[in-house]
Amino acid sequence: MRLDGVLFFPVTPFDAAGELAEAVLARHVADGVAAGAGGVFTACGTGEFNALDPGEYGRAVTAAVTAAGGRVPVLGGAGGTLPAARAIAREAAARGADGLLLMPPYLVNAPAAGLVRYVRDVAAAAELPVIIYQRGNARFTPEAVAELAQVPNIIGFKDGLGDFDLLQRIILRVREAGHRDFTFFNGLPTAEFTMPAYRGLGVTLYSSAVFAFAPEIAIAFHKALTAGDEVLVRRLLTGFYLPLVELRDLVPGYAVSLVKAGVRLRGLEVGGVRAPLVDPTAEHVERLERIVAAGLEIAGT
Ligand SMILES: O=C([O-])C(=O)C[C@H](O)[C@@H](O)C(=O)[O-]
Repeated sequence: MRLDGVLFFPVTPFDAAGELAEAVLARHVADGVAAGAGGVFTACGTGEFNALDPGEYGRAVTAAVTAAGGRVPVLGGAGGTLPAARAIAREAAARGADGLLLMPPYLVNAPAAGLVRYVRDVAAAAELPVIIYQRGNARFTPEAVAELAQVPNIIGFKDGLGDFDLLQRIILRVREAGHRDFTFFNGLPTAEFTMPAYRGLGVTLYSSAVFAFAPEIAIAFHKALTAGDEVLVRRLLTGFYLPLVELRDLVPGYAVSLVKAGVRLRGLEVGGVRAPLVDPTAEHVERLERIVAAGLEIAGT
C-alpha cells in the first residue's frame, strides 16, 4: 500500500438519536475521495474510535470501504485491550479495510519491549498492513521501531508526539536498518500547523483533520507546501491554521469536536460528539465559522 497526498480522517456521524449514521458517513467519505484525499482513515482519533462499540466499528468500516470504492486505500483504527485490538483488527480485515492505524494501548504505561509485543501481536492477528501511532503513553524508542519495521506487515509510523529529537533518532535508525519504504507521517493534531518543521526531517506526509470540513483549504495548503509556495503557506498558517489551533487549545478534545462542528457548518448533518468529548459552545462555533471563511478566502475559493 502506498500512501500519498492528503490523508483524510473522517468524523463518525451520529443521528438525532445518537446512533451511527452509516449513510452520512458514506457520503462524507465519498465527498472526501472526490475532493482528492490520498487515503481514508476511518474510525481513528477524529472518527471517535474510543466511542464506538464493535458492531458500530464494523459498520463504519464497511460504509467507508464501500464509499471509497477502491479508489484510495481505507484504513480503520484499532486499539484497546490486546484481545479487543486483535478482534478489531480481524473485523477490519473481514470488512475489506486495506490497513490499520494502531492506537496507543489503553490506560497503562509500558516499556518499549511491551509496546513492541502489543504492536506485533495485533499485526499478527490482522494480516493487514499496520501503521504504528506514537502518541500519549505510546512513546517508542528508535530500536523498538527498527525492530517492528522488520515485520512485513508493519509499514509505517504516525507521529503524534512532536518530539523532533526522538523522531530524528527513530528515522535515522529505521533507515540505517535498510527500511527505505517504511512510511513516516506527521499525525499531530492540526498536522498542517507543524508541517514546515516535519519537512525539515524529510517527513512530507501528514494526516489532515481540516480536510474533513474544509477540503478546499487543506488541498490548497498541500499544493502550496509541495510546490514550495512559501507565501501561500505562510498566509494559510497565519490566517487560518493559527486561529484554529488557538481555538482548539481552549478546551480538551476540541481537536475532534471542532472538526465535527466544522463538518456540520459545511452542511453535512453528522451530529455531535459522544462523551467524554463535548461539542463546542455556540460562541466557539461562530468563531470557527469566521476562521473557515477567512481560510476559504486565502485559499482562493
Ligand atoms: O487519529 C486521528 O484522527 C488523528 O490524530 C489525525 C488528525 O487528522 C490530525 O493529524 C489532525 O488533527 O490534523
